[in-house]
Amino acid sequence: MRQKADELGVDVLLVDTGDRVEGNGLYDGSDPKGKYFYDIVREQEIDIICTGNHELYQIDAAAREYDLTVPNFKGKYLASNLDYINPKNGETIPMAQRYRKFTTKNRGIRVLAFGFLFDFTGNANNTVVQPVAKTIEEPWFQEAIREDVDLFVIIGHVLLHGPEYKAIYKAIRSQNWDTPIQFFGGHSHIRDFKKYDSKAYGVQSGRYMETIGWMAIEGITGKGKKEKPRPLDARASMTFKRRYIDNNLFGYHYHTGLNDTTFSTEHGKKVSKMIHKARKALDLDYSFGCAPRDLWLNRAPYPSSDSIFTWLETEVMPDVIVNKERKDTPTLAITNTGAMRFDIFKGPFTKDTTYIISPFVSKFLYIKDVPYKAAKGILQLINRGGPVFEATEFSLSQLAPPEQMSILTDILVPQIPIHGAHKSGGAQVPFLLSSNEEPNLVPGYTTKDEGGDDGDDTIHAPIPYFRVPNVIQSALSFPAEGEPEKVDVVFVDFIQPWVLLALRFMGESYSAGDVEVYTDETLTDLMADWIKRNWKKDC
Ligand SMILES: Nc1ccn([C@@H]2O[C@H](COP(=O)(O)O)[C@@H](O)[C@H]2O)c(=O)n1
Repeated sequence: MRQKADELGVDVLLVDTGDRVEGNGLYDGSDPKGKYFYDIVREQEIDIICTGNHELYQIDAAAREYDLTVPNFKGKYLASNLDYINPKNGETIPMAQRYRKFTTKNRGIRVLAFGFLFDFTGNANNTVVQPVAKTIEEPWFQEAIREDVDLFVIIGHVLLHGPEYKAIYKAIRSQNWDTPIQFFGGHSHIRDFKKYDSKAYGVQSGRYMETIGWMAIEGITGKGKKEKPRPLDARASMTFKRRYIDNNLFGYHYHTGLNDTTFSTEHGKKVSKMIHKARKALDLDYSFGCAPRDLWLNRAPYPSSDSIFTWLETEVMPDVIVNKERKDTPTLAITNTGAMRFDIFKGPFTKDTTYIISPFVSKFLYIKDVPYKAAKGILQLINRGGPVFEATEFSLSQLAPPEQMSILTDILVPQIPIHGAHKSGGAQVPFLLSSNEEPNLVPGYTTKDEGGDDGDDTIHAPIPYFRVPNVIQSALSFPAEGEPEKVDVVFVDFIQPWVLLALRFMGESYSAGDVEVYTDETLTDLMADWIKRNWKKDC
């Protein structure tokens, strides 16, 4: 694309809005994590890059970000509202430079770029996330937005429709009423587009690098070129067009105008080799067992036999949540639904799959002998929500899959029969078309955003979306009849603040000092172990 851009005399910028680490075996599968990952990422030619929440959950991950990724992308890595605490002297320093000013190669567009993270509070204690509202009052920011540039680019692990970008937009517009502004968003997992005004837009590329978000801006006058802008530049009105490209080779071939033979570069082949070598060394294709059916995060209603959460609640948790010393004690075991990040597809469940489904190193904790009359209210309170949580920093939206911050109702789609397809008995369906039939569409994203419904680069058959509760619960070792007087409340460590708050609301004032470790293994390990014992080895 860079070569194509040079030929056309336009500029292409590659942007990464964070959450590179966690959620795939290439990072999570080694000890220490990321043994091969950082060298692979370093090979990408990224022009502006920032931090997501995943780079900051763990102290060691944040340290690697500072020690490896920031220097690997020196000058490109931006940390407008993020500091790092130097372990050598305890000094608080910027994670990376606050902003970047540069002039593009072909059109001479003078760009001023920032890199933000949403007002995240779950970061490890060797980092400091400054709320965006405070950052925009900083003298360096106020000076930067007064610079004479042709374009402001704000990248961030930040929702396009959230308060953080609204504040940044207002701050820039208060000084530059007309300069084009392009936002790149992240975190809420959806393909998204927003118009702030006729010269300020935002695009978000979905989740897990499933999507290459493409933003084409035309009509910016680049004043950073030696020769005078052509008259055409001066006349041009501005357009902002977005496109969501499915991240696969077909899309790349189509948009580069290349094909299977001509697409690969020597550099690309080298990186592919690095990936293959790492995957092999980490044994990521090792299969723990064969998933007998698809289990969906949001594609099936909860509860239902096709829901990953029903599977977790009724089959996995009752079997793996064990503490020998509390064996026969009635127990309520609670997990947040955001702990699961992807569907399980029928077929091999590999070492790589475990990290894709749930990469977190969270363990199970517990409070013993909680009066049942209080404990039984936790689930309902956390799922129903209400002012008790919203008045604190522990908003309930942090517990469910992040998509739910934007998808506020279930999305039901008609079940369309597959035309012209002949079921082959396996999971795959051949695409056979007679001349007058509509093509069979592969299920996938069918995005509707502020720009309409023409953003998806590939047309897909729609997929339903069912919202899920914030937390699910298994009741273990309960008496056959009647209610227990006291129970152990077991929960995944991430949700401790919500559990304590809920108990307090139920009249029981427990504190962190009452919480003990229930199991030493992570949910991810326990799930893999269950699969090993319960699903057939071979598919
Ligand atoms: N230890 C953790 C950390 C996070 N979560 C959940 O993940 C959500 C963040 O979503 P990402 O796309 O950034 O992964 C967070 O809000 C939690 O729901 C978790 O369960 N355990």
